[in-house]
Amino acid sequence: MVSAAQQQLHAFDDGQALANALSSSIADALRAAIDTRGEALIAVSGGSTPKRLFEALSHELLDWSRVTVTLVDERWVPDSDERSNARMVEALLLQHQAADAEFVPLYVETATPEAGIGEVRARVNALKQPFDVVVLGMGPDGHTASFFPGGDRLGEALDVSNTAQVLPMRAPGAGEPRITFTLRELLQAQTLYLHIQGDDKRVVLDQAEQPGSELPIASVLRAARPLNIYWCP
Ligand SMILES: O=C1O[C@H](COP(=O)(O)O)[C@@H](O)[C@H](O)[C@H]1O
Repeated sequence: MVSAAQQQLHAFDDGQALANALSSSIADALRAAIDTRGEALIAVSGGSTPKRLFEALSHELLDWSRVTVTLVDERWVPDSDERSNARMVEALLLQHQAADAEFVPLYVETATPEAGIGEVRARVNALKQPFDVVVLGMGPDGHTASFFPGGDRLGEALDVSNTAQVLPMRAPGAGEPRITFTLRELLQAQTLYLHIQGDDKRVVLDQAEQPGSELPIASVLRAARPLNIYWCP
């Protein structure tokens, strides 16, 4: 059952207003982490939605040299490929003030994520987890991170008793093979955001909030923890 008390919906008139507000909130969370433990760790989503957010975040004044950035998931393509989530982070987030941040990509140059998973695990193990900030997105099919409907390892990825930090994922709607942090890892974030845009996605979110929904995003909504939802039409 979804616990509405654990969710806070922040609605905005347009994508720029949302990006500015979300960027400011994330920057506050990163500053708090730096104040508390001297560094901060953030995992961001890919896809098309975060472009304005990354632009805004890249101008936030904070000690980015103490910030490590990674992705919640990645498409198994090199960063020369337009589909690469890392490519977008490098182009739009790791610039301006944020140019000093350290970036830990999830892709390695192997033919498949299964062949590269050892190296990805080593990189992820070296991160000082848990995350201070996780920013999830959501596709129109209700996927988040690379938790796709029909994914070959969806059950494992959503199983919060599974201690794997990252998993390969293949799914009919995914385009290419993926690598994804597991739900357990993402839910440990100190501050968890869901960033979505569009009336169509709001409808999907409403569907996911129905009891018994099998949409992957429903697993995030059902988790008993604060979730900050940022939405605009
Ligand atoms: O493939 C992906 O899609 C989702 C949603 O992307 P959007 O284009 O609908 O914003 C994204 O959250 C995820 O990180 C990405 O790999």
